Amino acid sequence: MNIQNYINGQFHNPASNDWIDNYCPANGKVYGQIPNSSKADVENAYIAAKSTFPTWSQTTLEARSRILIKISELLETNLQRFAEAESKDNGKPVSLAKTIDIPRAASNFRFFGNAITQFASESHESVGLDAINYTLRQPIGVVGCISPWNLPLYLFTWKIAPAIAAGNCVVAKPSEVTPMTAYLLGEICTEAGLPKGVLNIVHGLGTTTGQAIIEHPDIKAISFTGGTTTGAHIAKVAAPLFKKLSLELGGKNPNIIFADCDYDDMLETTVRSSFANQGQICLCGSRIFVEASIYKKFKTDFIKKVKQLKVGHPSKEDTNIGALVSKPHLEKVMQYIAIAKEENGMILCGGNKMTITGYENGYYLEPTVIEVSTDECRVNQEEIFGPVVTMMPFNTEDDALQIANKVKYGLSATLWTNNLKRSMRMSNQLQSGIVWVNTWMLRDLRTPFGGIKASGIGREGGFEALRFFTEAKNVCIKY
Ligand SMILES: NC(=O)C1=CN([C@@H]2O[C@H](COP(=O)(O)OP(=O)(O)OC[C@H]3O[C@@H](n4cnc5c(N)ncnc54)[C@H](O)[C@@H]3O)[C@@H](O)[C@H]2O)C=CC1
Ligand SMILES: O=C(O)/C=C/C=C(\O)C(=O)O
Repeated sequence: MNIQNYINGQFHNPASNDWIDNYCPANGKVYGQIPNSSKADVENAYIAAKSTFPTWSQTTLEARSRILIKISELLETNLQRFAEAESKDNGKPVSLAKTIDIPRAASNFRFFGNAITQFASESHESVGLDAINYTLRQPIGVVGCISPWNLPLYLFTWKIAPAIAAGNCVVAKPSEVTPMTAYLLGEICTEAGLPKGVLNIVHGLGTTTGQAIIEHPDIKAISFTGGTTTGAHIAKVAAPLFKKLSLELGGKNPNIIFADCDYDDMLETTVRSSFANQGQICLCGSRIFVEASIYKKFKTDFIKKVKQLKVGHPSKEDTNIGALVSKPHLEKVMQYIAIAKEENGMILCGGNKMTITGYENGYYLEPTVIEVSTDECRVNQEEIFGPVVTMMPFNTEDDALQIANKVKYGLSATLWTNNLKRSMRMSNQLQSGIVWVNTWMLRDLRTPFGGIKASGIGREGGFEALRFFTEAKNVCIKY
């Protein structure tokens, strides 16, 4: 199935007629083509967005809210179709897309549809100066949203929904690896009554289409989620153009397990935080640190559970782990398993490519657990972004804290302990934007979301996102 750009409320082929193959990870076959949009397409998208901005930015909050909520409802109505499309494009189990990805995309629209009606700005009474200051929160204009392949519609809409709720018009690019649900979203937006030009979706490679968005002198803000190297490149291009930037980048998140935790809950959640979505979530707890006194028991129990995970075709109900997103990505992840062996890491389970009968060319990999003897090895320091975790024991809280923080990333951390004081002490000291205590990926969309260090700059979520997508203007009135 071929897909098209969605510009000014209509579907278009790319101006240059340049196309890219779209692969189905479950069987490794090309199943369609997508535009590789050029500067000309991005310019068309920009023009559509710019011409709609004066009207959209003045549309009442209630009217904007109604449309966003309608988009959310239509996504829910089309749940099965979107979940199947997401799974086919990405390789994730349909069951996961149906319970996590698409419902969350719908929640993103509903959440920001409601949030914009509650978004308020500050006023400051300048006592003794006979003046009052009030702050306007004005939409920026045309903004760019660029998203990755791991949670395609989920992360695409996590940016688009607050951007349009705040009154901006958007030029958006989903990952070229997983463009399908973004394409389908265009239809839904039209049906929901989103005015033409408010959301424009251009497809294509990062180096062509993405580059044209970040270089565009009049796209005044970029919200990006993806790899740290790409984020650094975007920052370099955008800084001299004085664009607002939100960068949500990679992670190498510690999962720190103390002996006093609720063991069964921890074990079950740790399997999920290691391998959900084939380990392709920037929040996955890819480095497991276990207090020495329970290390042996944990190792036995964890490996037993991991071996029970069923790798299979994404459409099968009993599949826990589907296909990785692409052949190059599978090769990258396998390269890390080879590096682990060179570094004397012990492969406790998995480590091999898998062949699924009937889908021999699909990108399947066994869930892999590597025991490392030092936290400094490459597999413990670099983002693998696949169904691969490392584990090692620690002796004291200080040791755990030190190894947890000794990476260039700082996105999330998980702590398993029933010691309240310890959990508060460690939460204060962990170098990450998010700390989960006795849980993982429990999401409340009002909370600030993002990382520190090489995991990015800025925060998404709740009013933080609405602040990002608006400019604060202070007005001072003397009376
Ligand atoms: N959410 C996350 O934290 C993600 C992390 N990654 C990490 O990054 C590694 C590389 O994966 P990629 O697919 O290559 O991610 P990427 O960072 O290249 O892709 C993310 C998005 O950025 C776009 N992009 C790429 N180059 C661009 C440019 N010059 N200007 C504007 N946009 C550009 C892509 O087209 C895509 O839409 C992964 O192996 C993983 O380690 C990848 C995807 C998501
Ligand atoms: O907002 C969330 O719940 C999750 C976000 C996940 C990513 O940003 C990611 O995996 O890249």
